[in-house]
Amino acid sequence: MTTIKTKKFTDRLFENAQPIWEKSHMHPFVQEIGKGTLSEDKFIYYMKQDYVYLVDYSKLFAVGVQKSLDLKMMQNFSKTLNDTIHFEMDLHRSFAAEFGISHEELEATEPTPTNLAYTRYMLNVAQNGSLVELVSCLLPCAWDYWEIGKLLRAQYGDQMASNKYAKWIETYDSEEFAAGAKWLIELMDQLTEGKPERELAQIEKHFQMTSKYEYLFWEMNYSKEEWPI
Ligand SMILES: Cc1ncc(C[n+]2csc(CCO)c2C)c(N)n1
Repeated sequence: MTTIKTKKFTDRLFENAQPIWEKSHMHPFVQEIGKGTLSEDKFIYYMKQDYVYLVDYSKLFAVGVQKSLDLKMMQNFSKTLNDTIHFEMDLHRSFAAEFGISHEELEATEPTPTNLAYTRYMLNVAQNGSLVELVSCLLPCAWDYWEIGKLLRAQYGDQMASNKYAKWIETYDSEEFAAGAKWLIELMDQLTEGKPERELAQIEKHFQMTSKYEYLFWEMNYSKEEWPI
């Protein structure tokens, strides 16, 4: 008997996002983290912007708690919220301490135009859209960082001992982050089962849009974007 493997909705999301994700993977900011050659001023800029990004991104998990369909889902959203504000942001706090930047300074960072547009897009969908639309905004961030962690380890794993950003790569290539991304992938497949194409297309639109914002975030860090006035 032959078994036919049906394509999951997340396979479609993954395949259609590849042109955008590949641009992120090849971006000099990402590649230079991998090689350890990224200038410290760009990395500090990123840590500060990402810190305030994560404050808003975490609120999406809180909305996820509110919109959960059962207790297990609620536990998963609240665990990820907790992990992000404690463990993931500890990475930023410890890198900042290394570079002489306090928690207060991190927290007082004013988000740049790209950062603000990205988080406002997601928060708007989270607050006015359905649970699955919320998940479609969360997913590219978690999934593509996991992809980037694996990619940089594969490309530059042998140079890790001398890479000052090794802790960053190790964090996103870790089992914990893989588990978080896998949970969101499964949740997306579960929530889209049997949904009509009209709804799937809307979900894919958010997925593509937040993937594009992920790319723009790398670009923003590399050019150290500022408000013009
Ligand atoms: C701009 C930006 N995008 C994605 C991440 C990565 N990230 C944010 S929360 C989380 C855990 C979700 O399960 C992960 C992997 C980041 N730090 N900054």
